[in-house]
Amino acid sequence: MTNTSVGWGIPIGKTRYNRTVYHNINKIPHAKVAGATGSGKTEFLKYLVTYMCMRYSPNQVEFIIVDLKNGVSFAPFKWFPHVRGIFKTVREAMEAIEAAHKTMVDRLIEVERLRAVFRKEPVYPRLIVLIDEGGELAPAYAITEQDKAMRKTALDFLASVARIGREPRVNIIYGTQRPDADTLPVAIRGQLEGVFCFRTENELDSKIVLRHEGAEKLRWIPGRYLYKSPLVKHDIEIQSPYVPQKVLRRLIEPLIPVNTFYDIPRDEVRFKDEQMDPGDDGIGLDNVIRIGDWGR
Ligand SMILES: Nc1ncnc2c1ncn2[C@@H]1O[C@H](COP(=O)(O)OP(=O)(O)OP(=O)(O)O)[C@@H](O)[C@H]1O
Repeated sequence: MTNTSVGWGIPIGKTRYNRTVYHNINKIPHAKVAGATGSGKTEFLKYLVTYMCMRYSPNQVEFIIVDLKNGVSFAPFKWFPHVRGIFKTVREAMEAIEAAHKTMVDRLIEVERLRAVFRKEPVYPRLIVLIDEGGELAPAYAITEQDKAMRKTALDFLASVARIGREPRVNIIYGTQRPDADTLPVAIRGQLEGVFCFRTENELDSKIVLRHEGAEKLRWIPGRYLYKSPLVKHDIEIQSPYVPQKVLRRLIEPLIPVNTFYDIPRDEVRFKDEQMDPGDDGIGLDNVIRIGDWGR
């Protein structure tokens, strides 16, 4: 189920020495993005989706976006053909995560069937379940028993994807202000090996995310974060990319069908192939995104 022909190094920002750092989503399939309110998590998540939608075709990457801040941040992203849907409530989130889990199981069954008869396996699109403010799924915040059960189910499916999603290429990118035991069960947290830790409220939060202090001392510049991965020896301080609103508009507006004033079911949307052609090299960091100042 591997795909060697496509590069999976995603540029994730620059160091103070202006060096671009890459995160290899093939090697480190699951990640968490954490940090205090206003530290730049959502802008970073939006950048990741934009970058991948421009660089890869929908046959290579698909997204399930769980935007528990009411779908506001990611609203225009529904026009990317890579995006299966944007899910805004706990119930929708549970159903979407269950669907991702089903995709994973179906792929595993198919691969097992093909391997048994020495047949070539298909290269599945990487399916990324991106969750913004995952803390909203915490069972502790449930109002009713039914609500609590839905949250637990969502987290159970997520835990299963975290454990066995690597080979069938179902990935998790989990954004939250504070991934403590209440909001993110340890079984999931331990599998989210890529860590993007923006400035935290305090030392304790830094320890929860990074297993050491330090993120509370980052300069208060939105988009500044510490990157931790099993592939790098030490955490790297990075300034994240972001996609300015007018650039996002330039990229997405051509994808919106003419005369769209209200919600149109995705099935009715038609795209011209060339609109999504990212070119041979995909988009360059410097063409589309901006990196904030390092400050002094
Ligand atoms: N990389 C960046 N460079 C420059 N400005 C940024 C960057 N990232 C975020 N910002 C600015 O900071 C503001 C807050 O960022 P964002 O909404 O991403 O924070 P957040 O961590 O998701 O907060 P919350 O948890 O409250 O949703 C943005 O509206 C934007 O103006």
